[in-house]
Amino acid sequence: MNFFEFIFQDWHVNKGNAKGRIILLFFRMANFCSTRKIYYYLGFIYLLFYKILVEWFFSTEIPWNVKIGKNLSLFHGQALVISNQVVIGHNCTLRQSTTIGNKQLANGGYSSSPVIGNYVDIGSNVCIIGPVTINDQVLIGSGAIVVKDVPPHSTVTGNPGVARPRKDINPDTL
Ligand SMILES: CC(=O)SCCNC(=O)CCNC(=O)[C@H](O)C(C)(C)COP(=O)(O)OP(=O)(O)OC[C@H]1O[C@@H](n2cnc3c(N)ncnc32)[C@H](O)[C@@H]1OP(=O)(O)O
Ligand SMILES: N[C@@H](CO)C(=O)O
Repeated sequence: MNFFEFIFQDWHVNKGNAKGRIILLFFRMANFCSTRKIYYYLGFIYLLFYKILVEWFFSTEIPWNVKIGKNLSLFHGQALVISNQVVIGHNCTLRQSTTIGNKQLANGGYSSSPVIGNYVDIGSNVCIIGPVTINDQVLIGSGAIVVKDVPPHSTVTGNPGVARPRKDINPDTL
């Protein structure tokens, strides 16, 4: 993927969503710099600009080095906080007031962070915390608190989140 393909990899899935497009364009530029050593040094001023603009002004914390697959949809985005150890697959959706991160352990250290598969649609006001794996094609309902692994093709709702098979996917077709 060349530089322009890289930075515009989320553009078309955010059609009609100018804010999502802008935040993700800035994110991909920072992500490009942070994952290539030479650009990391050359682009350091840009990385600072990204952090201040996106975190302080858009109130969206997507760390510049987090691993996120292509075609990320970002709706609204405010109060979205993602830890830099999180891994998110391709064709996922994120919304507002959502936290995806680790938890502190009894020994004072921190757990690992969530690993999220492909085609995962995360509703508003969701927390996904700790060493959990969210498999492919999962819907996470608004307000869910997810602290356990989620099998593929599930819908998760509630606190603590409970997974059940997605009603819009026929298991016979999988
Ligand atoms: C400004 C904006 O618009 S921002 C966008 C905000 N919207 C979102 O974030 C959408 C997130 N999507 C949801 O929360 C959806 O309700 C989904 C994906 C969880 C489920 O959708 P559907 O599969 O259509 O489920 P449906 O509406 O038929 O409800 C199924 C059951 O789950 C319950 N349920 C649905 N959503 C939730 C939820 N977020 N939390 C708890 N329970 C829920 C319903 O009450 C129903 O329970 P019942 O079977 O006991 O009657
Ligand atoms: N309704 C769109 C945008 O608000 C969503 O699903 O997030």
